[in-house]
Amino acid sequence: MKKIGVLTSGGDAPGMNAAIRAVVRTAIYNGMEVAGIYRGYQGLLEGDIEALTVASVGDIIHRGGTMLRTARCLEFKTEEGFQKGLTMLKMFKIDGLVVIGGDGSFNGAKKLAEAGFPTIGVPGTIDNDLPYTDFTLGFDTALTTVVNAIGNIRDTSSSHGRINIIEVMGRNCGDIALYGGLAGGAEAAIIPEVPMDINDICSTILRGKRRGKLHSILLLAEGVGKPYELAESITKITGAEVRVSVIGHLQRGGTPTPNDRILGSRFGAYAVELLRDGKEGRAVGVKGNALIDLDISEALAMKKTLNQEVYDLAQILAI
Ligand SMILES: Nc1ncnc2c1ncn2[C@@H]1O[C@H](COP(=O)(O)OP(=O)(O)O)[C@@H](O)[C@H]1O
Ligand SMILES: O=P(O)(O)OC[C@H]1O[C@](O)(COP(=O)(O)O)[C@@H](O)[C@@H]1O
Repeated sequence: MKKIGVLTSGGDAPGMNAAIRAVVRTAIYNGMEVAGIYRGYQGLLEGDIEALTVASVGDIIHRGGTMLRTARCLEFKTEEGFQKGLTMLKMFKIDGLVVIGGDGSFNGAKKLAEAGFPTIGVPGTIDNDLPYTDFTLGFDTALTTVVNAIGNIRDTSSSHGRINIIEVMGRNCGDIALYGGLAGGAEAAIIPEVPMDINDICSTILRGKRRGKLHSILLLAEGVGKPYELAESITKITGAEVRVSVIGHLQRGGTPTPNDRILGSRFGAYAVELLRDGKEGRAVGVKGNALIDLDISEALAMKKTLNQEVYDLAQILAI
């Protein structure tokens, strides 16, 4: 393998820059060249591609976002667009590709692998919604932002004796709400994996009030929806004042945590080593603290399940 391509696709995630840096430097260390493909599959189709050197990836490890930028590209999902992508890879003499992104990006990577193009997927999404890996890149940084937000909101919530709903990201996966809630000492995490029981939530709030608790914080995963309607319902049942904060894209930016920088560096280097060793169609991940790789189709076929132990613990600690 002479030349490796690298792209970031879908939603960006803190730690992607560390992964790009590791891809570039590990490839060069192993005697290969690197082509940086800008704006994901969109940039591939447009030939927005340039050679990356050791220096190209200097001064990025501490930055959020992705130096290669990202895009959501509908054309690549069509047969014609996909074939054009394969042609562009050939035209730029790219022999193998590292795709850094979430499950959508992995679907594109899987198709490339099935078409015989050596491709490796690196999980980059704050949602932590890829089931084959314990953690995806960006999740730890997003959690840190969420926990800081909970801390700030807790102060004002206590002063006013209010209930606060904090909506966090996670379309189909409640991990940010669940783990953020546990780390931030929230009263409840309302997540797509567990049907919401408003009476149960209100009982917890009222029990806390009787005990003299000054605030209640509820983390709501965006996939569950409608925070303002939920706020009204809670006021009706408890009589308490409820405020809503939607922290949105604040969670997707910012300097990556050390864990995300380390994970990104390890993922990126491992992806290059797999290509170097002739492996293809693999998804890179982490289990325990060990790097793993498995067939990308198998990785995509797995179903994300709720971590019941963590969910139960969060419930117990919120009594
Ligand atoms: N079935 C598919 N075939 C080919 N490309 C796909 C497919 N699904 C998604 N992609 C590509 O991956 C991009 C990113 O997917 P998306 O779901 O938006 O984000 P993420 O990778 O973060 O989950 C899409 O815009 C598209 O270009
Ligand atoms: O970039 P957009 O369109 O605002 O997307 C928002 C979505 O992206 C995410 O941040 C990450 O999702 P993906 O990584 O699957 O793209 C979701 O939590 C959120 O719903």
